[in-house]
Amino acid sequence: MSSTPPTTMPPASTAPAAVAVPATAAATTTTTTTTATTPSGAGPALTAPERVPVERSKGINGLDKIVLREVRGSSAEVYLYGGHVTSWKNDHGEELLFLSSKAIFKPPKAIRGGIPICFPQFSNLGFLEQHGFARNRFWTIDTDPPPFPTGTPPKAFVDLILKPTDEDLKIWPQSFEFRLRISLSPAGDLMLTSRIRNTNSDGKPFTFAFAYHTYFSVSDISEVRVEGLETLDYLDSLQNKERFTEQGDAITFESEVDKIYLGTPTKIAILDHEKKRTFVLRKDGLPDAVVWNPWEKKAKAMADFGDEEYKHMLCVEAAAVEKPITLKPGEEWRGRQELSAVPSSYCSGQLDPRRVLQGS
Ligand SMILES: O=P(O)(O)OC[C@H]1O[C@H](O)[C@H](O)[C@@H](O)[C@@H]1O
Repeated sequence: MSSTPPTTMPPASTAPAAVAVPATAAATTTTTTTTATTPSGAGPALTAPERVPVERSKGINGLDKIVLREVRGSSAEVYLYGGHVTSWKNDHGEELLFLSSKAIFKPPKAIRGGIPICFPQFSNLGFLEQHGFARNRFWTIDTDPPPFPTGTPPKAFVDLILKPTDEDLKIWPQSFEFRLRISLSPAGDLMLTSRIRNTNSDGKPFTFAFAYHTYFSVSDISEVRVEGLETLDYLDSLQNKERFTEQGDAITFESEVDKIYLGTPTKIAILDHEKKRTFVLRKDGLPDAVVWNPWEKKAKAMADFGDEEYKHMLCVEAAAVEKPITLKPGEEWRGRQELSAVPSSYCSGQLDPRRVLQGS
């Protein structure tokens, strides 16, 4: 069982929420302002003027794309293929996620970069394809998402849903509803909330692993430090997932790394010395954190990844891998990742990790 017990939520059919993004494919960019109502206890109702318009357009290879924009200028792009965030920009228009120049925007290949969703399997830890199938399926816009029980709704957001097709049921015979909300805060923070419900009608539970496989854009991997994972146990995917304990200070990079850190804090910092930028990753319901950089040799072996691109990316992935999550029919699990990018005054040797990790 997961360290985060699933919560039982009201069934979707009772939820009076509405999202009015056009459901039909649009050949050109369309914008719409949406109205969502929230039941009592779900925070203030979101009325039309408060909701920032959501744009729907065609992206690479004609794939449907959603663009979220916040009033201060930050933005995010989401492909329905994979339910995949491919871009997150701050209010200066700077890209914060890595997307390979060789990314293949064509099924069945998952998009290389951004934030692929790994579900219901992580890596090769099971009988399904690598990282499961959610990242190479076509998601749809969820026009009737159940409300979130608390909190003020964001202004720029989109709700997506994935349900298994008959073909999916042949390879993973579990009925589920996977709802993904992607939102931007006014400050430009990017939030992803996944709600996965077991809708099996045969009374059977199912078990899954999960990861937000986030590719951060960094100036130079040799100038990057990750803080918050020191002294933790990890499974080393380069050594048959053998268990080790991290020694020493913050994590730095000088060769290939592929580790699953276990039972991590809910806050991890990724410091980019050269850019003077710190990414702060906050997570909930996702005890593990995968850290991956393919380095030179593996980069060259990947068809959809530039030979030198490993220098400009780092994956830090909020995940539930070591203890997969089990849901009984009617139960729902929730896993959330929130990303912010803040200027850092980091100078080599002068950083106090506690300041970064204790800051709000
Ligand atoms: O090439 P992909 O299937 O997208 O996987 C890319 C990487 O994802 C994760 O970070 C795994 O830990 C790695 O072992 C894997 O190489």
